[in-house]
Amino acid sequence: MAFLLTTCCTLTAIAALIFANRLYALYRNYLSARSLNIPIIIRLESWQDPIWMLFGPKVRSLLSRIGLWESTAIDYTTIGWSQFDRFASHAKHGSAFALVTPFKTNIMISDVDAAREMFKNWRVWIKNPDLYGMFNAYGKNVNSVNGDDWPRHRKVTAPAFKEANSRLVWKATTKQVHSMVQKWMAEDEITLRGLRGDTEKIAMHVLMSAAFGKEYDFDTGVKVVEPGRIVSFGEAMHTCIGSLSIMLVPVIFAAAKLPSVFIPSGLKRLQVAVQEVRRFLKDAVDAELDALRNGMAPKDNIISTLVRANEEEKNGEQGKRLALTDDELYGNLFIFNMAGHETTSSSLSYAIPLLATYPDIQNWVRAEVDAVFADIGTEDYSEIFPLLVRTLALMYETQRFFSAIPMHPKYTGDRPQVLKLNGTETVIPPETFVSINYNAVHFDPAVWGSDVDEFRPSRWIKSAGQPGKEQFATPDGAEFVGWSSGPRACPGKRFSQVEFVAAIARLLRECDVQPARAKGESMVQAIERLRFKTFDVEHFISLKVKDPDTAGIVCVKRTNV
Ligand code: HEM
Repeated sequence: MAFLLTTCCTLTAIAALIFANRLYALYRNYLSARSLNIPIIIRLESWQDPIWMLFGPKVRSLLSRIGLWESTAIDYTTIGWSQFDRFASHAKHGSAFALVTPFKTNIMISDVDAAREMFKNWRVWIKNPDLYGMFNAYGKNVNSVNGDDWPRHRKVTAPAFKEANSRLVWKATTKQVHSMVQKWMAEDEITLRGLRGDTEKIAMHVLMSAAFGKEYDFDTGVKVVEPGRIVSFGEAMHTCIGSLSIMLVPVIFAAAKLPSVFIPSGLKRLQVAVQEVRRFLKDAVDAELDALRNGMAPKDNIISTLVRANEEEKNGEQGKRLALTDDELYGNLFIFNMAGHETTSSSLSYAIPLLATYPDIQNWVRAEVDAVFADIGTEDYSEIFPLLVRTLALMYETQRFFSAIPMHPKYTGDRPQVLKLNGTETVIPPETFVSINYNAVHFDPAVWGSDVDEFRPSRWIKSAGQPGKEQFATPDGAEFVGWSSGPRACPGKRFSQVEFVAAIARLLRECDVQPARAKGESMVQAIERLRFKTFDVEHFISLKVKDPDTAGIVCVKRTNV
């Protein structure tokens, strides 16, 4: 009994100490934020707290069930809060306001000029090393480094995204989507969950082809366990880049050094996945080095270009060598897979149900696809892709509504930095986040017009005309930052656009996408249900539909072609 009492008292004392410590940190951050002269919003929790990130949604839903949390209120403590808020908080508080928590202060901005300034000065506005360190599971990479390291990584990795690689992306996507559509046409309903799973598979297979030169069949695909392997590469990769496990990777790496008996069984599966992916990356790099030594010609895939660009650097002029280490090579290959997997598949997984709920938009995009393929009379990427501007517009509009990245956290580092906030040059204290609120930038009615909340891909077409003869353009005065901007903008932008456009073009050439109807439901009701479910999302590390099993689409073979 006495032991129980002592344990209880000790735990209560520890909890009280943690709480007091947090309150003190909150007070200190508040004092510092006051000097900014911008509105302040105070919260006890933040997405910067990994424990809250994992358990916050559960705690919130529990609290709202017992009436202690207003479930419709914007809580500002998750990374995805702006998905629901769009421009509302900035309309109320101005183009900059500070979220003050016991963690680091996070200044949210919607001002495009300030964003541009930060994108341009990437040496000053750095990536927070702790936050981006999460992506270093296999080695530092172009996404995680700062300072002089970044041009070194970018120089060696950039050639991998050449046009010849886009051709591979186009070909692989077309082939994969054709198989997917055949499967879909034989199914009574493809639920939103099934649809997401299939678009993830597409993204994974396209990456395997365009990055590693490995061709997989859509149905059996990367599930195949190769000789000498414990799990299939696809499964291992999926486990590693699954949104939650990336946070666990550092833990697994630390655990890997312990004797297996000390590792909890739940972590063992992740541990195997991490080790298998490393083996795969190493084998792929070794195979390419062998090919180079044996005088074989380079291929257009990412690994061939990357390994060879790196070897060239190693042989570069003394003192100017920018070559990456082996770990850095693996780190970059891993980050390409990670960055290129969920982002593009997510865009497709929203665009396809949206086409089913807006039949007029589907017909508008299809008119272009049909016209272009009829005119060109070839399947050639370089001729067709530039003409499919409506299809690309569909991607931009989908990204505007369902941004894979809700905010872009920039960081001051260990010294103060100056930035214009709400029109005034302001000194931002060291160790402060300044986050570009992507959703607010993309939903500012003053910039995008009074129909900002309407899903309208045609806003991206410069001057409407004959399908296949139009031009793509960002709306006047607007800045679209979905792929980031400036020198550190996404190097995979073209890759993802080619994949998206190839996928939608193939889909619409083969079938008509319609909402799946429940028994007794009219088409109008089915459209409404699908639309509601598609927009009803949650952002728990990545953006997902909340209820993916209660709505879906059907694929009806086209008869008029
Ligand atoms: C719809 C698809 C995509 C979207 C919306 C997207 C968006 C972004 C954004 C917003 C950033 C900046 C992130 C930050 O600095 O924290 C970024 C960076 C990056 N993306 Fe993408 N991306 C997409 C597809 C891809 C693909 C297909 C690849 C590679 C195959 C890729 C590779 C990268 C890399 C390596 C970086 C880091 C660049 C650097 O810091 O220099 N992305 N992406």
